[in-house]
Amino acid sequence: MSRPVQVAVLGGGSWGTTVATLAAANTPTLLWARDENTVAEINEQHTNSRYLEDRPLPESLRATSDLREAAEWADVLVVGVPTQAMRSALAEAAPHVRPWVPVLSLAKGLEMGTRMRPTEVIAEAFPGHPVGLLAGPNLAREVLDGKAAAAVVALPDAAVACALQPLFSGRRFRVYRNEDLLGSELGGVLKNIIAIAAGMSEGLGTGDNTRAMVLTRGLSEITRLGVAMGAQERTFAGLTGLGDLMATCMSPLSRNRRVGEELARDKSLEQIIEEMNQVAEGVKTAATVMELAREYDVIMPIAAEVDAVVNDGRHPREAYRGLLRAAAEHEIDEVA
Ligand SMILES: NC(=O)C1=CN([C@@H]2O[C@H](COP(=O)(O)OP(=O)(O)OC[C@H]3O[C@@H](n4cnc5c(N)ncnc54)[C@H](O)[C@@H]3O)[C@@H](O)[C@H]2O)C=CC1
Ligand SMILES: O=C(CO)COP(=O)(O)O
Repeated sequence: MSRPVQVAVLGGGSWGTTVATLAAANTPTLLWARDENTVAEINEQHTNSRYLEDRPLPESLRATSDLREAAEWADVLVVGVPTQAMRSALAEAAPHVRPWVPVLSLAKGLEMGTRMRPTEVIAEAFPGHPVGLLAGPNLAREVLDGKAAAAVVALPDAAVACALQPLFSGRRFRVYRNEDLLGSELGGVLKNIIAIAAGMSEGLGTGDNTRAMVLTRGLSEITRLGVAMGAQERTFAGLTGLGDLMATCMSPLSRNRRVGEELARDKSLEQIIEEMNQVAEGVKTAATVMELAREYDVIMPIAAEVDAVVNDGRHPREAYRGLLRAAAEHEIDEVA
């Protein structure tokens, strides 16, 4: 009799732990975290209080601080470390992962310097492996609390995606699939920049109309860049596009939105990051997105203002004034 599929998740932060919890309900799952105290707490008390307060984790979920053990154990590998830390963790894990193992990314940033998407970084570390991602509107705390949500396994090979879907699905967690990996990944990356802008509007005390404007025009920017880079336009109307954009721009649980909100309330970026003690991928991705916008000759006024706030010290109030001064072109022609 064949044994069940073993899932290894790298990254013991809020989302890595939550995805490991989803998988542990279906199949044996091992979570790698670099912090030994976190590992001991997950194994002995079944909580990860640093990232997820006192939410209970399943007793069947085992954690390890031994990266090699997790790598050797994996029939399916899930990468939940933040984008900028991914390359070094993967270099250490790769020699111990079996050749055919599918690798799924959870990350929503772009690597600084190389401008690579997380799945491109993974494909470089794991040549020949099926590589994809699990993404969607998935605020970790809500998923762990069992509030209904949906995600997408995006992978060019539909047969592999079909095999992976049930590993993460639950009664209140629906997992769809999509072969447009590029579009699905860019949706998650780019919404973080727009969420910072949405947070800024929140912090400035603007209204729901403003929020809707930022979200809708933000979706136009995301779609324009994504399509120019070769993604399918309709992917951006799906869970990894509009869906994730809505959740992140609207929820007080979003770290990216919180960054924008606190910047608008005159807190420094350094202080916000220090106090948050969690990753807000949009901060380090904004400049790279603007490099891509220039390379692909795509107009991204909201992303440009966010980049100016995050990297050049412009005040959010000024950024909003800048946006309102920009010429309003034809709404739809601009997107094509
Ligand atoms: N939290 C959420 O609701 C969601 C997060 N994501 C994405 O998942 C990725 C991970 O995010 P979170 O788990 O939320 O982050 P987090 O800030 O909660 O935790 C990050 C984890 O990565 C670890 N880490 C940091 N640097 C590392 C290194 N050099 N080597 C090994 N481990 C390292 C930290 O120790 C921590 O365990 C991000 O790209 C994020 O955008 C995606 C969907 C939902
Ligand atoms: O990606 C997320 C929800 O899908 C989480 O967003 P934040 O990283 O802004 O918290």
